[in-house]
Amino acid sequence: MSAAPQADSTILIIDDNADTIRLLSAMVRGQGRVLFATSGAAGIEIARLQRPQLILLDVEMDGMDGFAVCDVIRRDPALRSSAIIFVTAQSTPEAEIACLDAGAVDFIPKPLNAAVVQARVRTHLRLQAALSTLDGLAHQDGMTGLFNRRHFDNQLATEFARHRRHLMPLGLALVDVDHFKLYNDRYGHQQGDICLRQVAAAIREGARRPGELAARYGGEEFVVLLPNTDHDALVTYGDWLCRRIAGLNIAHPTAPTAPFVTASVGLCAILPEERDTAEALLHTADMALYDAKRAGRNRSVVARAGATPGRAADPAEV
Ligand SMILES: Nc1nc2c(ncn2[C@@H]2O[C@H](COP(=O)(O)OP(=O)(O)OP(=O)(O)O)[C@@H](O)[C@H]2O)c(=O)[nH]1
Repeated sequence: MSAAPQADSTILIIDDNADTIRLLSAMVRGQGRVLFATSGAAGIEIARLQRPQLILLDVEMDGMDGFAVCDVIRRDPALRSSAIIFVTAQSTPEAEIACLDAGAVDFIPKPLNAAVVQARVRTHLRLQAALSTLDGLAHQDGMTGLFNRRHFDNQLATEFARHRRHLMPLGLALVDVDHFKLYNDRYGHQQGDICLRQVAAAIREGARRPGELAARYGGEEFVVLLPNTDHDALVTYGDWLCRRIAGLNIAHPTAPTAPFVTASVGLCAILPEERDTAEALLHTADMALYDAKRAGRNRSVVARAGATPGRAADPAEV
């Protein structure tokens, strides 16, 4: 396994015995930041806040035992990436199998042996680092470093539901590089890739608020998810983005729009109701993008009320 444990790994020890916590802490010192909790409930709370890579979980605890804690953690999507190692005095094959069946990745027997604890923790931190790298790659567009379409689709569904629950306007921008075929024809595909990376970096730079997400939607098209963003903010953002991309000053002498690379942006915001769908939001932003292209490119258009089939984009209400 080549991936090294991340220097910022966090290990959470959940045990109702202070002596065991002290002992385990000393054993794993140097392998990451060590946190501890003396009850299952407190441990779950800390896990939710701190998202540890590894949880060393005592099986036999008063109140909520280790299996109950493990069950809560395994059901929480936000904690899916925290690996659990059970620590228990029960060392029968049945007990070991029960720990693994409950969703733990491993099992450390008591009495504790420092070398065994260190080896197991080291191994699982390495595995966690490798998984985290793979997870990142699975969500990334290799060429631009932005998120990929699959990740965007998942996030759009999640954010759409969250904005519906909290009655917040969800904004979306589709960005398409203008006359990009002519750019490739003039400079070649490789230089075209470099140009797309520069445009992607500018888009990423403009999506820094918490929850904002920039992704490559396909080819020379990008998409930005803008949480809690109303119509006026979309107008400002769309204008800024067009100016930012034009301001990169990437020469494009054969483009009829301008002698440098420009982009068109279609935007839409919605206060999602029960009958609305994320697909309709995307469709409306796409129609706005089409309008921006038709109106001459190098501009942004925010969808107007009534622009959609159904009610999906009615930014006047937002
Ligand atoms: N270099 C490079 N080119 C790409 C990539 N993905 C798509 N393209 C090119 O992007 C161009 C898109 O062309 P069109 O869809 O005709 O659009 P356009 O020329 O940008 O014109 P408008 O969108 O109407 O302004 C095509 O030539 C594709 O080959 C990529 O990853 N790298």
